[in-house]
Amino acid sequence: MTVTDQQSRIGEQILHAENITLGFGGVKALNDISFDIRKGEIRSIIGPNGAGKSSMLNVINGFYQPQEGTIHFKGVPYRPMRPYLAASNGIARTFQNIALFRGMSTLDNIMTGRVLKMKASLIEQAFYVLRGKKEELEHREHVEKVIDFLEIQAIRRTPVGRLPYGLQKRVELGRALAAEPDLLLLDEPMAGMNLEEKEDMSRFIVDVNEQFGTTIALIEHDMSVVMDLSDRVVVLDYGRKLADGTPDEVRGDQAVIDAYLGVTHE
Ligand SMILES: Nc1ncnc2c1ncn2[C@@H]1O[C@H](COP(=O)(O)OP(=O)(O)OP(=O)(O)O)[C@@H](O)[C@H]1O
Repeated sequence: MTVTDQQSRIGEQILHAENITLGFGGVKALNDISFDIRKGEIRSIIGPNGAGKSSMLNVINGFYQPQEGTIHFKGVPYRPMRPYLAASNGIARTFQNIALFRGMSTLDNIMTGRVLKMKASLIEQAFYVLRGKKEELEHREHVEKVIDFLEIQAIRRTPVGRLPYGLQKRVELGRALAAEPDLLLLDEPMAGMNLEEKEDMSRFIVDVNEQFGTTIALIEHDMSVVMDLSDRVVVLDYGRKLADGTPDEVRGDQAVIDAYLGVTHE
C-alpha cells in the first residue's frame, strides 16, 4: 500500500482518550494517558507485561471507570462510559481468553453478535410473525456474509467447544463483526496461536480493515505482527505513555528500546 493510499484510508479522529488515570488500590494501572484513534486505521497498544494495555481497552469499552479523564467517541464525551453504551454506539471487542458459548454452534454464537441490532422484541416476534421473520432473515443474511468472509462455512453447525483454538478465535472475531462495529477492539488476537493461525488471523484483520473500513485497535505481544499490521502504535510502560507514532518511529525510540530490554536510567 502506498503512502497516498494509506492517507486516504485514514480519516478524522474517531476516539480520543484524554488524561486517563486508573488506579487499583496503590497500583496506578494508567497514569494520565492521552491518545487518539483515527477512523480507518489499525492502531496498536503495546508494552511489557503489566504496562496497562488491557486496562486501557477496558476503559475504552466502559468495563473500568477511570478516576480521571474522559473518552470522546465520535466527538461525544462519555463520562462514564458503560459497556452497553459502548456496544450500542458501535464499539465491539474480543477477549484475551475466548468468551464464546461453547455448547452453541458457530452460527448461533455469531448470531449473538447481532442482538443489539434486533429491533423486534420477543413479543413482536411472537405476535407479528411477519415482521419478526423478515428481521430474522436480514440478520441471518448478514451473519452468513460474515461466515463466508471468515471462510468458516464448513464449521457453521459445529459446537464451538469442539473447534481448535485458532478457529475459536476466528469465530469470536466473527461475533464482533456481526455487530458491524465502527471500532473493533482486539485483545491479543494471536495469543496462543501457531504460525499458520497467526498468518490467517493477520490476513483477516487486514481484510476487515480494508474491505469493511472498520477501525481497529489491538493489543498484541508479537512484535513482528504489530509492526506489520499497524498504522500507528502507542507504547505503555508501568501505566505511563512512553511513545506514540508509526511503527518505524516507535521502533527507533530509545525509551521503548530500553523498556523492552529492561534498562533503567538514573
Ligand atoms: N482488576 C484489577 N485489580 C487490581 N489490579 C489490577 C486489575 N487489573 C489490572 N490491575 C493491575 O494494573 C496493572 C496493569 O495491568 P494490565 O492487565 O492492564 O496490564 P497489561 O499491559 O494488559 O499486562 P499483560 O500484558 O500482562 O496482559 C498491573 O499492575 C495489574 O496487576
